[in-house]
Order: sequence, then structure tokens, then C-alpha cells
Amino acid sequence: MLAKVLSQHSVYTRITKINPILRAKLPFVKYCNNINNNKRNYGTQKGSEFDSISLIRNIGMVAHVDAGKTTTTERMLFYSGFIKRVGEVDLGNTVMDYLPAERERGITINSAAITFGWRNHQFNLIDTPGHIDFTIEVERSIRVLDGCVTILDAVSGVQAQTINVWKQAKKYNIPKLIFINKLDREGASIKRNLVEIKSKLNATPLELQIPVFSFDLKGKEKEIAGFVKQNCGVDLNINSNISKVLPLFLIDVVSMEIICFDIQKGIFNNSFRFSLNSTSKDDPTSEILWKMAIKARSELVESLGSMDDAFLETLLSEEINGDPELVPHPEIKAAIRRQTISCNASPVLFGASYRNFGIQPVLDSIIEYLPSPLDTSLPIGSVNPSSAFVKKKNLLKTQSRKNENEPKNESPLVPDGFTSKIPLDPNAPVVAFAFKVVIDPQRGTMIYVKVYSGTLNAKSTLINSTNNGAREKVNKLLQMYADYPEEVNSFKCGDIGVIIGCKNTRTGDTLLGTDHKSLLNINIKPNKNPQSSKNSPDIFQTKDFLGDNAGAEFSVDSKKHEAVGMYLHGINIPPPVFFCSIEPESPSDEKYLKECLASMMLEDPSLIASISPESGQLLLSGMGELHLEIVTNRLINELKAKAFVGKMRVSYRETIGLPTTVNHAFEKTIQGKNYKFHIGLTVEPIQFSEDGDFDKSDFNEDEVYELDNKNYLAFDNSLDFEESSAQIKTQAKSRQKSTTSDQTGTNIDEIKRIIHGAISTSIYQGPILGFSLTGVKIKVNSFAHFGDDLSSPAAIKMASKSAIKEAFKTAEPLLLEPVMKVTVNVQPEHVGYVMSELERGRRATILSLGEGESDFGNSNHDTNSDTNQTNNLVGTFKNNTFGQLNKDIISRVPLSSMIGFSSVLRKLTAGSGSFTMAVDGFNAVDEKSKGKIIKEFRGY
Ligand SMILES: Nc1nc2c(ncn2[C@@H]2O[C@H](COP(=O)(O)OP(=O)(O)OP(=O)(O)O)[C@@H](O)[C@H]2O)c(=O)[nH]1
Repeated sequence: MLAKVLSQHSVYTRITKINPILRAKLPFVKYCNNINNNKRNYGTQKGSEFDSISLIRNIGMVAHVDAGKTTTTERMLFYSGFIKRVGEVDLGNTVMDYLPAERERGITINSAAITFGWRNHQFNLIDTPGHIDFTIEVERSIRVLDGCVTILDAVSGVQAQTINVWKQAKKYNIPKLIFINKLDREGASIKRNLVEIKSKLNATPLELQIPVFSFDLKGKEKEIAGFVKQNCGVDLNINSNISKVLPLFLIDVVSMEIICFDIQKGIFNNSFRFSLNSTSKDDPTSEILWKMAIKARSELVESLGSMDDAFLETLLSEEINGDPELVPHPEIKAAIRRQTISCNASPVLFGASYRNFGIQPVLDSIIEYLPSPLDTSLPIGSVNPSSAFVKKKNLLKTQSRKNENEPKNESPLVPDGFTSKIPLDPNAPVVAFAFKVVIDPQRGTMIYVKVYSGTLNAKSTLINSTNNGAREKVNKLLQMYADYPEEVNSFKCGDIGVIIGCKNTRTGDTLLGTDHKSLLNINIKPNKNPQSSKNSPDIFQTKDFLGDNAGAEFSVDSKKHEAVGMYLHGINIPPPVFFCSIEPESPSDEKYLKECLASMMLEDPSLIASISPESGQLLLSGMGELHLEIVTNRLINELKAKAFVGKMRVSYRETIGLPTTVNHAFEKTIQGKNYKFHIGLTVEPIQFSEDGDFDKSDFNEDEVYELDNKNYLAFDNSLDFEESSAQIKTQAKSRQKSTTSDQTGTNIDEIKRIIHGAISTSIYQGPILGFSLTGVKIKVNSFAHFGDDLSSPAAIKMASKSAIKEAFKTAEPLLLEPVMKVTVNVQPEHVGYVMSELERGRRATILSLGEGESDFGNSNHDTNSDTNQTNNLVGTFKNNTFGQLNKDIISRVPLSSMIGFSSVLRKLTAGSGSFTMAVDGFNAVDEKSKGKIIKEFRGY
């Protein structure tokens, strides 16, 4: 049923195989072949494999909502020759925003990947959403990118979500270009943007261009227009309305060229360059431009000299002697590239995508300054301490130590896993990372991967090292052009593409070639960050929700990571903050609803469906109101699931206030057999510092596992399970026959595994209202067996759950509410109303009132301040916008108070205000509010 509905719906009506007739009809396919031909021409000769990798650019478009990411991408596709006509976000016909919900709302929801060519380079570009509710899309894209283009709206400057995505990129050391877009809008301010790049992003901007406005030309506009026309044939049309707000052209201060854009004609390649240097001597009108360019070049050169030693040496050489005019531009470019790739600085470019202005230099700069996969550091793989390989190594080491009569109480030999360096080599074993899953009705499950090492071939077999070593058959490989796939034979290291055929892979999994063992012999070394290598699987809820009918795709095994070798770290998924109940219209609709939800969860790991332990209701949790609104709309309108959607509610958390130890006695008769255990447990709250860290020294003695939501599970080192050995060993052996799990598993490991599994699910059901727990350390102190039988994992699981329940009950459970950092952007005259609404009506604590720049008398850039006084345009700016710059009100507000804020803000600001919010932590709810919340949820 699900497949049928999916296939009927236009979103999912993907073209199964692009046939030649269809190809001709698609707006872009004419150019697809060229790219692939380009790609395949490189690397066919021996020794040139690395040359072809150096021609790849894996880049992302990231920014605050509406900065112009999709509009810019659309132009990039057009100028690269990939599409024949430019689509517009506002008309709902762009290549990248292909989902109906995206086209309807004019926003990006899904991060779409596309491959196209520019100057013989292969661009794998991902256009990411700017809305914070879809932050997981940014997170998983950034994870596989080598560089990104951060887009700023020239009027709004550095906005809240831009700061968030910048931080995300910084976390993974991703070099960043900055494109200041929308220079055609009144109120655009280059100065303000540059100030904010430094102050809000803490970055060093390198201005590579000067946008030259009509008012910069000291009344010589006509002469300069003639001069441009004579040199490159472009008519600047200085009398048109648009040239009053849009820059006339750009000066490239690196190459000292003028770059013009024929925005009137909108022709295939509308950019024209000519050298300022060659014309400046003959033409007196170009003197102004020359001066502007040299001033900016001096600043650029000075800035580079201060951070790049090699460049400083060139600059101070005898021939150049510090003169910015004399520095050859390849030297400047090389220094910019070095500093960009090492994330010390970010080149800044200017334009107005909507006006087709400034796009080609962005494409050129991606090639010039952003890294190829060869220039980026590869992720470090973690090696599982329980993998057979490491165990063997461990054993050898133990034997050798025993021979040397070393003390018995030695520290564990491989306590924390190992790390292994991944080679960027097309001939090495395959290491690929699954960063996205899409369920396609015709192709099945599409796994988007980045290949870090080796060459991934169609029809090969892979091992999913994150998911218990499951073997995956690669049926097909697809290169994606947004919604359109094209089949290819292989992906080389550095490539991004889609695998068809995987059955047990989800977002965040690592796929290895079958020859992966040799990876463990290279550069293997102890992991410096022990806790992080023990990430517990994050999918228990899926299993819980689907029950035992989950099927292979949802099988949960706490032995995850224990089977084979090396894995890359998964993707961080922020905790959900909103949820709503969803009920099938009738019992017969339940199965289909659950199927739909299961597919949607596979595609979107930030969506969680669970069953309320209190009410038995089906709950849907997500990243925000918009996220859940889009999910439920899709569920009902596109997938035709018949369901009632309940009220949007805040997703609380639970924790404990008091360290508590219990010795829990469990006794139960199951199918005639008596099971009797005593489980000793300590639960204690973990104190986190402001940056989310905590003192890990406590954990040193124990075997520790990181669970979800900042909870930890520890097994006491002296834990003794001898009593259980024989029966559990049998149990463990029989399991090994049917799985590919660790062959050297012991009875102790087996019991720990069962307890681990039980506790991992228990943390999702807090004692107050059944919300997930956070900040709790659970330590298993003892485990004793008295009954007839110890062979039932189900009984051990029940006993563990019952023990944890008892411990939580007495440990002063607390209810935590999410507190958001809210940035409201409003016009100055609305500040008072909005602050009062926040403080009085919504329990907000105001943190700051961001002062917009009030004095922009220096126009859009400060190189030519005296021109402004005589210019009409500046006057227009002053009247309309300079006194009107928006203010940012930054506050902390409990999320429950933010429900419905958007409509109130709309009323208070006549539709001009906007806001963003992100989780800033959780605060304990006082007793009075706790009572209210409990009543609201339980209804009594
Ligand atoms: N005036 C002007 N408007 C622009 C320019 N670039 C984009 N826009 C408009 O800005 C709006 C948002 O553009 P998008 O390209 O969807 O922005 P986005 O960053 O992709 O948005 P999300 O993906 O939803 O975060 C659209 O109405 C565009 O037409 C520009 O250079 N000038």
C-alpha cells in the first residue's frame, strides 16, 4: 500500500531510468553527459587518479532561512550549463526544491544533492535548509562536505541560523566562502556585514572584490559606462532603475580586473572580465577605479601577510618590496587558498543572485579556494574493542605480559577502542559513510554515501560495521541530479552518490569493503577519547515503537559496533522539543500509519515515533512546530494515512535529584520456570558544566557506555557473574550460530549485553510522565541468580527494567523543560511591544538587545566616503532604511511559552518581525508548574 501511494505521488515519481527521449525533455540533461564524460576522462591513465580527485569539490550552501541559497544554486546550475532556464523559488520551479511542500512554501526542507561541472571540475553540491527545524539536514550534509558557501542577506547581515550553521561547519573544520547576496535590496550594507562577520562569526573576512555602485563614481558614471562598453561590450544602463540599487560591476582585487554582468539579457554566460591594469594608463576615467582597487588590494595583501609566512616572504622580497601592485596574483591566490583551507580566513564575494549578478566568480572561487577531497583531513575511524581483530591483539598482549610476570591488576589493554586512519586511496578498501536515507517506491531504499576511501563498484558487497557487520549488496550506484538519478558503475574516494540495494543501513552508518581488515593494520592507535567510541545505538525507540514486527530494517541489537573492525562516528541528532499525538482513524488504519511513520523515520532521524507508556498513545516528536506540521501534512495529504493529529506539545525531559542505590529482588515464573535475580544498581545525577561537559574521572574504574541524551551506563569492574556461566554460555553460543556477531563473546558479555539493552530502552521512559531521561549515570554493582534457570534473556531484561524502575522512583525524579535561546528581529518601533510580550507574557529573560549599525554614512563600503554626500541614492537609503535598521532581541524563554508566538509576533509587528530559536538547555520545573503539567498530560 505504502509503495503504491508513494509511486502515485508526484514527489516520488522519480525517473527510473533516464531514457534518451526523456533526457531531451528535461531542462538540464543535455549537459549531464558532459559532466560524466569529463569525470570519466580524468583518471583513466595510470597515475592520474589523484588528479581526478583534485578536480572534485564537495560543497554545501548554508545560511539563515531566505538568504538566497536556492536562488544562488539555481544560477550556478544555469551558468554551468546544467539547466537551460533559471527557475525561481517564488514560482516554485527550482531544480533543488522539488518536494511539493518546498514548492508550496518557498522554503527548503530537504537537503538536495546535485552534481554538475564547472571549468572541468566536478561539483557535488548540497543545498541545505535554513530553518532551524531542519537542522539535522545541515548536520548530516556538513558531515560529508569539504567546503561550504555561507550566504548572507546584505540587508539582514549575519542572522541567528547563520551563526548556528557556521558553528556546525567549524566543528568539522570545513573551510567557508562567504557570499554577500541581495546587494540590490535597499538598505544593503556591506560595512555592516563585514563588521558582523568579525563580531558574530568570529571570522577573518578577506574581501576579494569591490562592488562598484553608481554613486561611487563621483559623477563620472557616463564615462565609466562608456569605458566598460568599449572594453567588453556590456551596456551598464546607468539610467535604469535597477542600476540605482544594484552595483554596476565588481572589481576583482586579486586579478585587478573588472567583472561585468549583462543582467539585461540574461544570456548563457553573462560575465565579462577585462583587466583594469591594461586600460588604466590610457583612460583617465578609470583612475578612480584603479585607486579603489589598489586600496582594497593593499588591505588584502596586508591581511594575508599577517597570517601567512610564505606569502610574507614573497611580499618582502626584493622585487616586490611590499608594494601591493607588484604582487603577482597567483601568489595572492595561493595564500588565500592556504588560509581558507586551514580555516584561518574566509574569502568574501558580493552579488545579487536574483539579478544574475556575481555568480560566476563564486563558482570560480569554489575551485580556487575551497579544498578538494585531497586537501581535507579524513575522518578518523574508531576501532571496536570487541572486534575479533582487536581481541586477538589483546590476547597476544595479555599472554606476553603474563610471561613477563606483570602485576595482575593491570589496566585493560584495549579498554577504549582504537582509532584507525583512513587512507584517501582509490585502491584501498572501501570506507563509505551513509549520511542520508530516502525511501523511493521504485528503487527501494536509496542510501546517500560519501566514499572516503577506495573505489565503490556496483554489484559489490559491503559490510555495515555500525550495524552488527551486516552484509549489504550494492545493486546499483546512482549519481544524483537533485530528484533525477543516473546510473554509474563506480564511485571513487571523494565522491558523493547513492547506493541501491542496502537493507540494513541507516543514517550515520559506516560501510566497509569486504577487504576492510587491512584497514586495521594501518596506523592503528589507541583512542584518546574513550567515551565517544562507545556510543550506544540511538534507535531503540524505533524498535520499541514498532515492537517485534520491526523487521530486518529496524532490528536492534545492542551488540551494534561489536561485530567488525572500524566505524566512523554517527551523526549527532539534537533532542526533539515538540511532539503531538497521532491516532489512526480506525483500527484498520493503524498498520499503514505505522508503516508510513517507519519510512519517514528512516529518512529523517530527527523524527521519533513512540508509544506513550502512560496512555498507550502513538506520539510523534520532532525538532519544532514547523517540522511536525510538515511531517503530519505529508503523512495525511501525500501518503494518505488516515489519522487524527493531536495538539502540539512541548517535549519535556526527566532526570533525578538524588543519588540512590537499590538492591532489587526480582522473582517471576515464566512458562513454568522460576526466575529469581538480585540486581544492585546505583543511579546518580550527572552535573554538567555550561558547555555541556562533565567530570569523567568518576568513570575511570568502570566499563562505561554512553547512552542517548547524556546518560551513561557503567558496569562495576568487580562485577561477578560466575554463577551463571554454563547456562548463559550455551545461550550465547546458540545466538552466534544465527548471527554474524562476535565469535568470542562470553557469558559475562552476554548478560551485560542484555542489561545494556534493557537499560538503554528504560531511559526513554522517565518515572514522572514517561519522557526521556537526561543526565543520569546508572551503575550496575551486582548481579546474582537464585532461580531455576538463567537462560532467558527476557527474564534478565525484565529484572533489569524492574530494578531501574525502583531506583528511579526513590531518586527524587525531576521534570525538565526545554529553554530556548530566542532571537527576535524587529524594526525599532516594535521593540517595546515585543519585549513586553516576551517578558510579561512568556516568562522570558532578556539577554541583550542587538544594536543595529546606525551610522552608515560611509555607504555600502568605506573606500570612497566623500562620494556619498553628493549622491541621491545615499539620500534615498538614509531616508528609507538607515534609520530603520532592525534590532535583535535575544532572550531565554521556556519552550512551552513559545507556542503560538509566531502569530502574536506577526500582529505586533505588522508582519515585519521574524524570530529563530534553538534549544539552550533544560531547566527544572518548580513543583507548582510540575503539578499543572502532570494534570495537563494525565487529565487528572
Ligand atoms: N532582492 C533579491 N531577492 C533575492 C535575491 N536572492 C534571493 N532572493 C529572494 O529571497 C527569497 C529567498 O530565496 P531562497 O533562494 O529561497 O533562499 P534560501 O536561503 O534558499 O531559503 P531556505 O532554503 O528556505 O532557507 C526568494 O524570494 C528569492 O527570490 C537577491 O539577490 N535579491
